[in-house]
Amino acid sequence: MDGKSKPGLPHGGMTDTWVKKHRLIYIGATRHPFILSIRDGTVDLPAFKRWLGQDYIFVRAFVPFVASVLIRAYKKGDESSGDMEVILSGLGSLNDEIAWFKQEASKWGVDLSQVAPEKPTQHYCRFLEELMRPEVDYTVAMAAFWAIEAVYQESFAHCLEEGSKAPPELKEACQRWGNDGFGHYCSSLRNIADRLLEKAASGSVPLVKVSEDVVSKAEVTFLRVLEYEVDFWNMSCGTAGHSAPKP
Ligand SMILES: Cc1ncc(CN)c(N)n1
Repeated sequence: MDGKSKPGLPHGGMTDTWVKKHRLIYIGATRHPFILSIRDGTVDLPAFKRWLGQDYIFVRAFVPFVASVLIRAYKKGDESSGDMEVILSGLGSLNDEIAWFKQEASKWGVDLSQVAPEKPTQHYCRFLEELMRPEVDYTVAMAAFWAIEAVYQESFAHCLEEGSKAPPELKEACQRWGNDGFGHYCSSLRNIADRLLEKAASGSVPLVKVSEDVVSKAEVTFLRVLEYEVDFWNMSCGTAGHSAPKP
């Protein structure tokens, strides 16, 4: 994305401010050379297969993370917010995603049982585990959840936009995350994150410090997601190991 809001997407929220403020890294994650190579049809197939195997490992680790977000939503006890329904639908689509990876792997001759996690995958999965710790606020976890899904949605939607020369055999992968339904789901996640962030930012006076902490922690978490996503794409391209070390 170019940092501008798109029609139908929320704007004016905290996430919008972040996307604009951190535009360069956001574009780095959503317009990575790996994605551009799918879009222009020059993608290296071994790179695609590497991505497939590593992403399968990531998605399996992502499921318990999303389940932990669901538990936090439940514990908030705000039934009228509808958060649980949105998160549950996400868990449902992850179930389909895992089935799709298995099917796609057999199509490309990738034996998923033989794929070992590479360093960027290990680091990203460890980060998800950190986010599952009880001390992590629901707002922070939700911001991460939105950012993780949004990077894939924006990346693969770009592979479907006008002028795409994506190979027909990769179109299904692009559709999986680039379709409008997934776009609406990401908008719902973003709305939840914005609502929680707004609430945290306008916390009652004695809690101002705590609330500010939550908002700044959420922003740092958003940035870390973008870095992990870039590392993940780099690994897929075979250019891993060129990014800055994480704190
Ligand atoms: C690394 C990564 N980021 C996000 C997604 C989208 N669920 C994914 N499958 N893989």
